[in-house]
Amino acid sequence: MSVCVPVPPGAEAKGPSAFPWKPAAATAPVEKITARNITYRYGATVALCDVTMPLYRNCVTAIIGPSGCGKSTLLRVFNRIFEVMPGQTVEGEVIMDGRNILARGVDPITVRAKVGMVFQKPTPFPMSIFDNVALGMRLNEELKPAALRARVEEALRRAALWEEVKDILPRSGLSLSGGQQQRLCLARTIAVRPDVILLDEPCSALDPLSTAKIEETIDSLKDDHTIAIVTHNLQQAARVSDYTAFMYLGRIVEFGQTEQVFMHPRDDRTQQYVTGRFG
Ligand SMILES: Nc1ncnc2c1ncn2[C@@H]1O[C@H](COP(=O)(O)OP(=O)(O)OP(=O)(O)O)[C@@H](O)[C@H]1O
Repeated sequence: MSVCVPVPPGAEAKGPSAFPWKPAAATAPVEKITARNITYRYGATVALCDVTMPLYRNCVTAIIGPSGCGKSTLLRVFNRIFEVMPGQTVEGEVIMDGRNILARGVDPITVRAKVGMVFQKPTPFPMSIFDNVALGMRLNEELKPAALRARVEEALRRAALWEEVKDILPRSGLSLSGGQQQRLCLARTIAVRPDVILLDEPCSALDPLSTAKIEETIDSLKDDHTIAIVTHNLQQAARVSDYTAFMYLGRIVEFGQTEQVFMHPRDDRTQQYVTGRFG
């Protein structure tokens, strides 16, 4: 059951602000995955400095902040993808369901099956639309063909792409438009049923219609998933998120419910950033 109160019909775009505020959560949020005291270095560059931040179960958390403040690095720590890049070091813990997923002995492949990630640039594989979505399930599960087809359809429906591709499933994923490719990548991530979905500027290259579809998808996904989204689009952060973290120079300056962070920021830097007066 979701711990975040959904936006009631008609509650959007109220007041003089363009931001559609969600009401406060009715019950205390539950931490699904939490970064604890994370310090992350690219060689001599300290990209994250003692960062502690939860992602709450069945909530969307937006991570905002100026370029280079460490947003993408933090997202990559949450699914341990940094391990594929040499010369980088991490201190601290990421606790998911009571376990430190950064610990030695924890299989990073298993982590990435539970914590899926969609990158800024759509990255479909050079294979059919169907196979793009089916690949992860074929690697991780032994499904009969009918069950596999059903799961592919379900993932494409949830990514709001099914109607557009149901008659062209054998066609290459690379033949789709940028917005469709991004939703294909989202379907690919959803298909393996991760607990947590990390989105790194998923709409930065998309037109408003594709962006709206992705945002609707994010909203529907949080019934079953915990979601974090990095975005430079403050209105998008306000539209889709329940919680917002404002980062600056590798630190979390402010973290709280989205309405509080945007409307009643505690820190002057947050205030300047969300009102477009930063720097
Ligand atoms: N592969 C890398 N090697 C060295 N330094 C890096 C690398 N990737 C990121 N950095 C540095 O780490 C810091 C944080 O980068 P990161 O990409 O996490 O920031 P960001 O907030 O996501 O930026 P943007 O909004 O521009 O995408 C920056 O100073 C950046 O230059």
